[in-house]
Amino acid sequence: MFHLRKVSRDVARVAVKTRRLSSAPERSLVDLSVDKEGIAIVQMQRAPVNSLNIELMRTICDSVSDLEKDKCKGMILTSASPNIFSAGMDLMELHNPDMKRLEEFSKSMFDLVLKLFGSKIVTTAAIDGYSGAGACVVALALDYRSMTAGKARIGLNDTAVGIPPAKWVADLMTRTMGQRNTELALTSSFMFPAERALQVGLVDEVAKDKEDAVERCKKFIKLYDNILPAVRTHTKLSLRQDFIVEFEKNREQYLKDFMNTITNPAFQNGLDIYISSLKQKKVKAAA
Ligand SMILES: CC/C=C\CC/C=C/CC(=O)SCCNC(=O)CCNC(=O)[C@H](O)C(C)(C)COP(=O)(O)OP(=O)(O)OC[C@H]1O[C@@H](n2cnc3c(N)ncnc32)[C@H](O)[C@@H]1OP(=O)(O)O
Repeated sequence: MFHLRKVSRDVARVAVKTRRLSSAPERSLVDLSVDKEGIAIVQMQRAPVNSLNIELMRTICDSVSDLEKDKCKGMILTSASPNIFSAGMDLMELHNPDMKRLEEFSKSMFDLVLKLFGSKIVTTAAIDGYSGAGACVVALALDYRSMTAGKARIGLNDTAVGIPPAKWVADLMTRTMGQRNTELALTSSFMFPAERALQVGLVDEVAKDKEDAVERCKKFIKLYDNILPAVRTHTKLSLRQDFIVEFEKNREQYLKDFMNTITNPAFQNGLDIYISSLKQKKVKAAA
């Protein structure tokens, strides 16, 4: 009983704080709202495809930190773009990059993954549309994923883009869907429709539309209503500590590997072709 009273006081505080945060200009890449039960919706709104550049990754990271400070009950990551959760890493950040910015980009990517994976609050994603590569990694770092049936696809198509998935990326996927499914998914760059994603454990539930996906996330978050938040967090982090410790230990090496992959001339040539094919697709569709 004492615990419930404490939570509702915290909820009131969150509601005031987040109204202020949402209107802050630096937060315009996400829309952040918190309901009266203390469940936050972090809606990515970097048009047209929520590609993950430094600023969007930092904004999501900072938003989660604020929600943790405010003892929010949980958060739902979602998207304002119709049919697209996120197109993954911003390819323009990787194309002929400035070295200093590329290093900042890599750091922001690592910070985001560690923040989400090790978050004290319950983290979920309502995936209503395309969720490729980096976006799939973001979803995998959360506690729970619901995804809409239909045209939406999710997967780690890194090899199709010419990026060999890093060990930590493979580890993250293996924890969720096992060795065999991960091996097949990573080598083939397969993009899973929701029902197939559910079969391999890449998502937890299939929803009929975005509203239903959000509702399912809320229901998942509320499953923890009768568990003390500190006990839940302690249990979650003790089960995830091996990944976090390994990541921190190898962080410098992961950074070097990523920088080497991206700056490799063969990768840059492949990326030229990949980006041109994306633009061509648009020209053909318009013709
Ligand atoms: C936190 C990260 C952690 C770990 C990282 C692990 C490694 C990750 C590697 C990556 O993430 S690489 C990125 C992989 N993503 C893709 O391959 C997606 C490519 N995009 C598409 O397949 C399609 O654009 C789409 C299915 C997302 C959307 O299709 P559609 O609705 O038909 O829109 P358009 O194709 O016309 O795209 C609109 C516009 O957006 C540009 N764009 C698309 N994707 C990206 C992107 N990833 N980065 C930057 N820009 C992107 C596209 O070129 C169009 O631009 P215009 O200037 O022509 O309007």
